[in-house]
Amino acid sequence: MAIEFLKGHGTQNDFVLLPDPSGRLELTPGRVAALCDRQRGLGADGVLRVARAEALGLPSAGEWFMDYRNADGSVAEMCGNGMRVFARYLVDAGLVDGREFVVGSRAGDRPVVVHPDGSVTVEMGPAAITGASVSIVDGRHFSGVAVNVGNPHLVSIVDEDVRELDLGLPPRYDTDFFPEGVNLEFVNPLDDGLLRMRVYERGVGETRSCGTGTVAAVAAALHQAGTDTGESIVEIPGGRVTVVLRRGQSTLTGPAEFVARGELYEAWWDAQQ
Ligand SMILES: N[C@@H](CCC[C@H](N)C(=O)O)C(=O)O
Repeated sequence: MAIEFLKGHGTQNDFVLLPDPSGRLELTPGRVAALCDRQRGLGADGVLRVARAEALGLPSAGEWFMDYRNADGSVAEMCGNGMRVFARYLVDAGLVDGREFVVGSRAGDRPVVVHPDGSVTVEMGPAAITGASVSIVDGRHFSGVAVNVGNPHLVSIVDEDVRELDLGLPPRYDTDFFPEGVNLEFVNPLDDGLLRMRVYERGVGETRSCGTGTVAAVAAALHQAGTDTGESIVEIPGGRVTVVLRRGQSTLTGPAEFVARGELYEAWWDAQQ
């Protein structure tokens, strides 16, 4: 059986898409990790399996379900950048009618709008403040705001330039507070509401962008300013996205790009566990 793939990214958070409408692929953690490996595989921060919700037996009001996996093979509830790429794929491949539809995710259904220029807006649901905790980078402690955007985040708004932080080694965090792991964001507020952010993702490492992380960053910055409503552009190493928070809901708007499509070698796929 030929296994088609596409390679795409959203603000350089990159993904291998596996079109698998009837959910037939045996997508083991080992195969995901091998696909995402930048030496022995295609290389990516994660895998997006494009399957019908019904075929996976997962609940959604929409026809299609984003089955997202991190580069280490772990399953995560939600991926904001991945959702934009996934939605654009559905439109470009003619798998949906129109440009506004709902995509299922493990964090719940996500309404999306694919704009004529190829950028995508995702309704990301609530960004819930769940407390406060601390991350440790290179021996230094950074206090942060815990935010759940379907997946867990700890956002530290820091005085020093985030571009100077050494994220070469995994930062530490309180595993009692985050027993399922956490995505760690480091943020500088700039002029005019612009935020600069770096991120160390659960199950991946440092990435050039994290959509759910940008929503968490804006929610944390607003929380520290005593509000839950506002709009920011977030600058990440891979580009810029726009986040809006209103009445307990959030939206994420940004680009979605494709760079390649092809077929996996069956022998390679079969050799992965
Ligand atoms: N890059 C994603 C988030 C992917 C999931 C994350 N690593 C987790 O384990 O929660 C995004 O764009 O949101």
